[in-house]
Amino acid sequence: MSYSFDDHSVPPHSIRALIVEDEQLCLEATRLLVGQHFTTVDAAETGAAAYARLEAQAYDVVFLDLMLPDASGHEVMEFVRSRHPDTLIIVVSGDSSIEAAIKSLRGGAYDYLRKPYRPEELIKSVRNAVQKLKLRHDNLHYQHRLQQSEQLHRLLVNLSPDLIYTLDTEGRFTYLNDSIGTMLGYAAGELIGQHYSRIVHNEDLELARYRVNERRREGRATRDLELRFTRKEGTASGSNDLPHIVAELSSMGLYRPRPDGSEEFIGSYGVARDISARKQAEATINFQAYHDQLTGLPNRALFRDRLNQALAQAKRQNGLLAVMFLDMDRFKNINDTLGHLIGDSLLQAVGQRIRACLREGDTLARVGGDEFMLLLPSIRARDNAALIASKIRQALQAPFNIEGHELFVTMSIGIAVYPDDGDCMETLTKHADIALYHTKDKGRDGYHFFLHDLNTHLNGRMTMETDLRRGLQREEFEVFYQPQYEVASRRIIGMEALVRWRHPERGMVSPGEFIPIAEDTGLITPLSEQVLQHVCRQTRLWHEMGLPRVSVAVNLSANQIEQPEFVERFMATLLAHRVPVSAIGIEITESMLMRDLEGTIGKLKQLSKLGIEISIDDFGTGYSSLSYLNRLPIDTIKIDKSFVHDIRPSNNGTSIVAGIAAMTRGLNLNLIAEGVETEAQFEYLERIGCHACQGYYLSHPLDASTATRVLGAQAL
Ligand SMILES: Nc1nc2c(ncn2[C@@H]2O[C@@H]3COP(=O)(O)O[C@H]4[C@@H](O)[C@H](n5cnc6c(=O)[nH]c(N)nc65)O[C@@H]4COP(=O)(O)O[C@H]3[C@H]2O)c(=O)[nH]1
Repeated sequence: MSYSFDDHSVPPHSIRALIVEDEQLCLEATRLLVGQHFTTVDAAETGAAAYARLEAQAYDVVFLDLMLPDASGHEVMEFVRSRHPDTLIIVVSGDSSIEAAIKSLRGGAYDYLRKPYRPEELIKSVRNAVQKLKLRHDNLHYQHRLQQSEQLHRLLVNLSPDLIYTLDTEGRFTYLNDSIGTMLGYAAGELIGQHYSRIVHNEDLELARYRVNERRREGRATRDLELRFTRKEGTASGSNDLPHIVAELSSMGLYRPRPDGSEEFIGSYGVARDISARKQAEATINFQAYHDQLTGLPNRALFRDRLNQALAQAKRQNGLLAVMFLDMDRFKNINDTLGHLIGDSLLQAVGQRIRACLREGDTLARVGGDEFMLLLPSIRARDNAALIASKIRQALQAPFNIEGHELFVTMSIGIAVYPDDGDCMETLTKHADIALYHTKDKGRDGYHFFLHDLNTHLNGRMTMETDLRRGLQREEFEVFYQPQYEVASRRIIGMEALVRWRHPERGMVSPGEFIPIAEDTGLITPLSEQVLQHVCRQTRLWHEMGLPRVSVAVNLSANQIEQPEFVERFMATLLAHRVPVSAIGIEITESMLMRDLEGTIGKLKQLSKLGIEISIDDFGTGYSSLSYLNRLPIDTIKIDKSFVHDIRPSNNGTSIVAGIAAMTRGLNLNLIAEGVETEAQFEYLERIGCHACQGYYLSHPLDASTATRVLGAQAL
């Protein structure tokens, strides 16, 4: 729509007059008398001249003599009336009859003057005419301005992005601005006369009642009411193509004053603003504030909120609820070795698998790197929580395939139950955390409920962590060596390096107590480096002393082998101490292989190619999948001491040990039996053709100087 705001479109006030008079004297007198009141004064002495003038232009006032030589004044008057109906005609006539005056006035004359007129008469008539013209002009001018102003208001109303409407007393639309089209896809005409409920979302009808067709005014009128309007079927709008929009509505009643001073309700007026985009942005921000971006699961803040609500409900209903802490075992290593992208994908996949084990009302939140929290808001018994924990562990058993990596995940889980283990959020969370630490302590991959004496245990664990750090700095760790004997010759053919901690207050601490904590805290890497350095230094010394060359096997931990550049650093330490590769072996466990089979196989192959001997420790206790044995560069299998302890002389070659011995022979691998404690065990192993033995029966782990002496004795 185009519109001109130019006020000058109203014509300026210029007044033109035409004197139609055949008597020269009279004409000049009239011109003289009226001249000052008009901008232009023209004259015509005949009817023909008058027609010509009137054809050419319009005059505001015509002074008309009725007696013209060539035409009747009435005819001229007729002509003026038909061409220029707004022109004022002042008849100046010699006819003094009343009839002539009446005829002229009926014919449309503005005034009638009899000749000879008195000058004052003429001037008075002219003044009146000019006044009338001015009034008419002003009137036109105001009308024009009013039109302009109405146009302007209509334009503003239609340009408004808000929906503006009026309703009649029954709630039917009487006016809608153009925004109805962009907002809901209707043309205003389609809705005029329709009830407002036609556009209100079904679920919001109750809310809309009395509000859309508001009767109240001012302070009590409806302000910023949020409700949904439904779009016309088949119309979508822009980025948000939902079938409805969210609008913020303000409305009020419209009243008309009655003559008696009271007011009559005539309908309502409302403005509705589309706030769908804002609502969507708010929803996104809200989601982000309460959800973990990576997994889309609730975050800690939302978890706390849900836990508080669930606690309030459990208290009201005397119910039970469970809080679980779930921690992915050794996730840090996956992240460090395979990179964050794979770590992230794994977290997402793990989150999905756990979620699939749960019910709608349960809340699974991601609260840290590899930490999840689970809220079971209503359980019937403690056992239910155990059931869910088992279900989760089971669901995680199948490997995850992330970008070609087959990854095995286990979880350590701690459980606290309301009301037994705490009656507020803080206590329950803390106790679930303590139970989690207990699970980790017990070798991870499992779940435990909170028990009250776990508290003291946890404190012990924390002290241990601080002590470990200090111990590493002060080099409080030593390496003991347990000899491995060839069964046939009973000669030492190797040593296993076993770390010991000479704790300043507690004395000698065994690795079973601190290795799991070192692994959890990442301290296993510096610790393993110190152990390898000790071993290399000692081996070098033995070589320099000319003692028999036996291979020393060091235990690896999964975290250690998963470190980037593990192979390079391992070899660099050997090189730095000038120790040949044949002098150092490594022991790995089956469970380590299950973490990242492909990655571990790759690194082991590298080490094997470089000449490092590889033994599988604790064989038979883990997954015992023979399928991977062919793929691994293994030299030796170490049969776990639990099988050795089961040996009974009556077994006579039918024991598991005998089976494993036969298998290793078939695969052409060395076999070492661990934990040999008795002569009977030793003899049995000898009978079934076991190659080598290690155990208290032959020797306990020895400190470095004793091991040196024992080796020296063998040299003799
Ligand atoms: N009952 C019985 N036990 C026997 C007998 N002979 C030896 N042992 C014990 O059995 C464990 C054998 O080591 P492992 O299975 O590799 O098990 C080791 C190994 O997994 C780990 N470990 C020890 N040193 C290191 C190390 O430097 N690095 C890493 N990552 N782990 C280590 O700690 C575990 C425990 O080590 P230790 O307490 O030294 O316990 C040693 C050893 O003292 C026996 O006849 N009977």
